Amino acid sequence: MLAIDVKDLRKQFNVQKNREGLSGALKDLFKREYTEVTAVKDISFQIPQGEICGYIGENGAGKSTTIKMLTGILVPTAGDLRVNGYVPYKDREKFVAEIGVVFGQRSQLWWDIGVIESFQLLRKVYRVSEADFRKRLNNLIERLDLGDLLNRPVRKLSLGQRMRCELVASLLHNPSILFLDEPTIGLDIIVKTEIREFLKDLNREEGTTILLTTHDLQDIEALCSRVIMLDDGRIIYDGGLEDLKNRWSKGREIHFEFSTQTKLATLQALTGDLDVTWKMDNDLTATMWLPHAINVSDALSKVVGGAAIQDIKIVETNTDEIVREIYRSGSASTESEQQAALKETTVS
Ligand SMILES: Nc1ncnc2c1ncn2[C@@H]1O[C@H](COP(=O)(O)OP(=O)(O)OP(=O)(O)O)[C@@H](O)[C@H]1O
Repeated sequence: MLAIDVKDLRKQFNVQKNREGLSGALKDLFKREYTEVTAVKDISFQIPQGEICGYIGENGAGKSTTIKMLTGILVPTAGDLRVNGYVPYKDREKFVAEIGVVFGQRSQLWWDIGVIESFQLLRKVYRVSEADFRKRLNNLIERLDLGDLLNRPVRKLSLGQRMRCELVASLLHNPSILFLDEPTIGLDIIVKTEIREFLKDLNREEGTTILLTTHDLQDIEALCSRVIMLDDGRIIYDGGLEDLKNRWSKGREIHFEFSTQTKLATLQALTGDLDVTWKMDNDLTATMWLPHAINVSDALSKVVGGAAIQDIKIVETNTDEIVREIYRSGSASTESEQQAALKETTVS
């Protein structure tokens, strides 16, 4: 059985329009006007059990709306969805026992009571036996290093401490699917790394399926074998992150450090027959940009004979830049793929 199966899923909101000025406000009192916002536009995807899938997109792309439909909080306007075989908004009671949810911007813990008391309340909500609860809690406490925090009120916890508690709260009933909406937002790099490691172990040891939305692409790089990219409510990419990088990255940079002063003209002359671009940072350091079509070793061999190289560093295009570029263009198809598709439509 698939963990998540979504077909032509759509969500529209009716948003009330506010007319301008006093007369507008009076008119609104008697006759309200609405506009339709389509947050999710007929998307389809399937996630097998045990996968960690990243769900990314710019602000307002429709990520949270999708997660809310998948967790039964929102009812879709159209389309089919099944999570572990259940229709989330219909089979809510049975369904919630199988999923865990963490919304990074909202808490599921009670603010004024001790963390352990929140956990106890959740144990009752999910009807977990005391023995199972203790076993699972002890395991989670140890893995997330929460021992000292259990008796503190949630409002006294730091963001990183609270987020670790949120994760425990979402896993107390041993769900097979975990939905994480921005679980690392606002956290420092140490807590982010701890959370990523914890999620990786959870997935490996217990086979938990994870759907993760995030604006931090390092979460995706650290955790996800697959990424679904959303733009204005539509899926524009569904596949591996490496594949996306290979298709979109146009080239690499080689950073050179020289032991003697070197001139831009000298470097340009050395690589004159190659389609590379040079930039001098100062007299002793320069950067060469080369497209994928040119071998790094070919480019290096041209420079080695004519300049006193002290050190080099090869830098692949960074994922943030690639993804930013895709968001900007609104399509994950490369320029050549778009041109080929355009040719095909013109011919047919
Ligand atoms: N309850 C609602 N009523 C009206 N419009 C909504 C509602 N919830 C979301 N929207 C709209 O739907 C669109 C998608 O919003 P959504 O929160 O799903 O995006 P997102 O990708 O999660 O964005 P972010 O990264 O900023 O959290 C936006 O245009 C948003 O204004």
